[in-house]
Amino acid sequence: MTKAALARTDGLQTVTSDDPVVQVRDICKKYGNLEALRGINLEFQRGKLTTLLGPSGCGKTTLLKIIAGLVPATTGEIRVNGRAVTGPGPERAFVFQDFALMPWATVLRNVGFGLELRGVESVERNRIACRYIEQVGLAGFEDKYPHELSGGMRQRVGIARAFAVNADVLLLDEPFSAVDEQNRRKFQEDLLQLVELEKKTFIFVTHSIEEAVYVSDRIVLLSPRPGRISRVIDPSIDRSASPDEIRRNASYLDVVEEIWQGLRQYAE
Ligand SMILES: Nc1ncnc2c1ncn2[C@@H]1O[C@H](COP(=O)(O)OP(=O)(O)OP(=O)(O)O)[C@@H](O)[C@H]1O
Repeated sequence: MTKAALARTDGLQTVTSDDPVVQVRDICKKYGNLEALRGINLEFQRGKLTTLLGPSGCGKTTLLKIIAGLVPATTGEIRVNGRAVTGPGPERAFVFQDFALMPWATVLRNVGFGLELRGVESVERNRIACRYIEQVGLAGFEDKYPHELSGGMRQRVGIARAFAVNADVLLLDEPFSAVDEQNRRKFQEDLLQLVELEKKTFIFVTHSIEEAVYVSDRIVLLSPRPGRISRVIDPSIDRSASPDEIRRNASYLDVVEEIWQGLRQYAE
């Protein structure tokens, strides 16, 4: 198929499948006198997972929130599908570190909440919500409340909710930090499967070098505050191997070591 055949018109812009879904142009962010980010330029493609990695306080969450439209940049511009971002939008979904679930609502209602806000009627909403509840392994828990679930299960609800709105861009802020190692590994597998299946643009923040190397197509290393791009790494992991084989693989371990050597000077 030609590029032209894949093109769709999106507002005033013509967007083709090869174009970056998210463009970050010269982003700087100051909180009062504190300079959090300086001169960030990045592009994010469909079907790829990019991880933002860097020392604590380097502005990873700030950058994610600027892309989400939750925090304004001081200067610079974000474009999503060719359009300038002026606030949150339906083509972007944010998965929060603390799940941000509604405690008084069931799993079904929580997962369907983004659709409810958009006025999708309940039969259709529940149909879509059930599909994603099943996809994240929570079938049978539709009528449970968040307090009846483990931390790992609550995070699955958060992920299902982000997928249910069918956003083009998934912004994940340390989504697995509150779950135990076993669940974390399971989530990483689920995430890789979703990247493969859903062909969305994933932007992921983590503190874990191993996790970044394991799940990412690309890793953006940020310098300490003010956050600037210090390196971009393509881990090129052979995903045909089993998870255990990958974690023992020399090239995987080399990338982990290389990043660690770059970051260890900032360890507290
Ligand atoms: N709303 C805010 N007001 C003032 N300063 C802020 C605000 N949000 C973040 N900061 C500061 O901006 C800097 C970047 O914060 P941010 O949370 O984006 O970094 P981070 O890399 O995600 O950190 P961590 O790895 O510790 O989660 C930090 O120094 C932080 O204290």
